[in-house]
Amino acid sequence: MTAAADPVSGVKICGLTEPAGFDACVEHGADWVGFVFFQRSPRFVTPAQAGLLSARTKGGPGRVGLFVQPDEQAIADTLRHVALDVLQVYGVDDQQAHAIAQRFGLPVWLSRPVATRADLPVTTLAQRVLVEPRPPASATRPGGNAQQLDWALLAGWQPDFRWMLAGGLTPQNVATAIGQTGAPAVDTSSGVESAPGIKDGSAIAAFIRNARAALRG
Ligand SMILES: O=C(O)c1ccccc1NCC(=O)[C@H](O)[C@H](O)COP(=O)(O)O
Repeated sequence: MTAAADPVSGVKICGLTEPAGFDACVEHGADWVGFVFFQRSPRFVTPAQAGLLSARTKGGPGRVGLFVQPDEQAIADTLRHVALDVLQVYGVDDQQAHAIAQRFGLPVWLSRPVATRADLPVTTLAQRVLVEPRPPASATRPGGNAQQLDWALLAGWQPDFRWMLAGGLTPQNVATAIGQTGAPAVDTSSGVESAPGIKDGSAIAAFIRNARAALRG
């Protein structure tokens, strides 16, 4: 993915597991689709499954791979099956995110769990920061929990790096979320599903339509 193909602003649909969901993202013009390589997720796909989904079309959305506390070998093994454009990482720090980007020559998006305003980063070495709600201690995964961030925490926050808002976004609330936070890019998973891991094509269409209208503002 070139810098031009990794735009500042856009819409990501995460957690694709099946052809119909992937095809809906292509049809409705998602900027990115996400594949979750975390085994304890209902959206887990193997690298080979992600490769098959990705091969359904040439071009289209940027392919984002999600990794939780990854070691480099796991990423390298995944890249043998599916050409990813972006690596989205959880449970690593800024320096580790930078090292991963250097090692693989790919943009790295770093998830930052936010519970209070003090959690908002002021700098980053990552190519983009994913601002997500801090999951409860009882959560079994660090993202994809349909949990909404307190958008008021972001009031007046204007970082000089790329960022994306995630967490509990739906076709119904995404425009308000963008209006209240000024987010230049948005990400959803649970909010466009009919069941965990199964995407709803009409919800994907509505999410992208509503998000784009708000991003154009
Ligand atoms: O979706 C998962 O199961 C998952 C597992 C491990 C790490 C991240 C995961 N998902 C992240 C996302 O789908 C999004 O980046 C984001 O958290 C939005 O999720 P949602 O609140 O479900 O819209």
